[in-house]
Amino acid sequence: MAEKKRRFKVGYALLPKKQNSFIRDSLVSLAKSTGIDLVKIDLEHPLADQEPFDCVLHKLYGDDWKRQLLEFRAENPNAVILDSPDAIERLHNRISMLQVVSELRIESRSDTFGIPKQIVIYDKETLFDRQAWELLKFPVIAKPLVADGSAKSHKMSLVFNHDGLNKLKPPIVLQEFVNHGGVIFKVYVVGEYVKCVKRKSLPDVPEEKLANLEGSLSFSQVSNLATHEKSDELYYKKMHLEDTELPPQSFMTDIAKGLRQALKLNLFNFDVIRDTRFGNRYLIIDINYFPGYAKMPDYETVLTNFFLDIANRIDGEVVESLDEGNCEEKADSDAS
Ligand SMILES: Nc1ncnc2c1ncn2[C@@H]1O[C@H](COP(=O)(O)OP(=O)(O)OP(=O)(O)O)[C@@H](O)[C@H]1O
Ligand SMILES: O=P(O)(O)O[C@H]1[C@H](OP(=O)(O)O)[C@@H](OP(=O)(O)O)[C@@H](O)[C@@H](O)[C@@H]1OP(=O)(O)O
Ligand SMILES: [Mg+2]
Ligand SMILES: [Mg+2]
Repeated sequence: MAEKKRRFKVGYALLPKKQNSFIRDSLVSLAKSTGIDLVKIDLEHPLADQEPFDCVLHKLYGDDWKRQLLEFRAENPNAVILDSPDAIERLHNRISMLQVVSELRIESRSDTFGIPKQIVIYDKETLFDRQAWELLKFPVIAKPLVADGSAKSHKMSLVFNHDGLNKLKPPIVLQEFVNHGGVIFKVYVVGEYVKCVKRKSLPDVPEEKLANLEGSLSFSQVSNLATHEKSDELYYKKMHLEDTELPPQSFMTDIAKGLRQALKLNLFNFDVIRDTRFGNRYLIIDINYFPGYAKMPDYETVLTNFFLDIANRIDGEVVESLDEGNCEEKADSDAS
């Protein structure tokens, strides 16, 4: 008689907004059908006191949570934590987040990659110091240095000239705004799976218009706005998302693999723009831990296969994979 396969328990600890968007019935039931149980972690009780999980999936911060994860790891050395709090923390600072890009060594005959020129400003004095500015040219984007998921950490300004600097509140990163045709590429990574999608971005700022623009323009989470919210002044231009070609899939996959290894993270996405001055130069501008996977096509299959991979790595005979074809690294065009 065939031995009954053991079920694999994935505990999740997410903020309510994330839980609502990510833990959908469609994901829970698909996972269940393959032997994976997604179970909510009870945050009212210590993690170590709860029935053990094979895997902990989380996007929570703070010292207490970190301590609980350390305790859990000590008591359950075979369990998998997605991902390690120390690895995630590197993404909470917009300088350390992108430093990793310069460590990557990726060969391509036709394409290049990097990050936009940027400086970090800790105080108002340096903001107006001409020397600090030698490297940068207007327009620039001012981003809060901290990227901890708070609403404040997403509040940005597009600054067109020196007048626009007055409103900024250091610590900030000033990053050169690069014209990119108003389309951003979001590259979602789930372990070895890589999926690139297109989203609307800020429109280009033509050089001849720069002199006539007011000091600055504030915005927040542009690429995450619903379509009906995109009619304000940031969207005065008609975008042609469908006409925009995706970056080469193999190039994005190589970058994703490099980032995954360097960051020691399984679950993240990175934002890429294509510099219109060159056409084959890609700039990474942002990396996010555990992004909005439900916006990714067929996310239930991708995530279920990822959990299955982990289950099989821990215990070779737990469950069989879903249809192989579902988890290929593919790059069909699908603007969400
Ligand atoms: N250097 C740049 N040049 C041109 N546009 C940029 C640049 N940096 C950011 N943007 C635009 O501003 C948006 C927000 O920037 P960024 O992605 O860094 O912020 P975020 O709040 O961390 O975003 P997310 O919601 O993806 O976490 C980008 O999606 C892109 O449209
Ligand atoms: O839900 P969360 O709070 O995790 O929000 C994340 C959001 O996902 P959501 O769309 O599910 O809201 C992500 O969107 P996409 O890149 O996938 O478009 C991105 O904006 C992250 O930066 C956000 O994480 P944060 O930087 O705020 O920690
Ligand atoms: Mg972004
Ligand atoms: Mg971000």
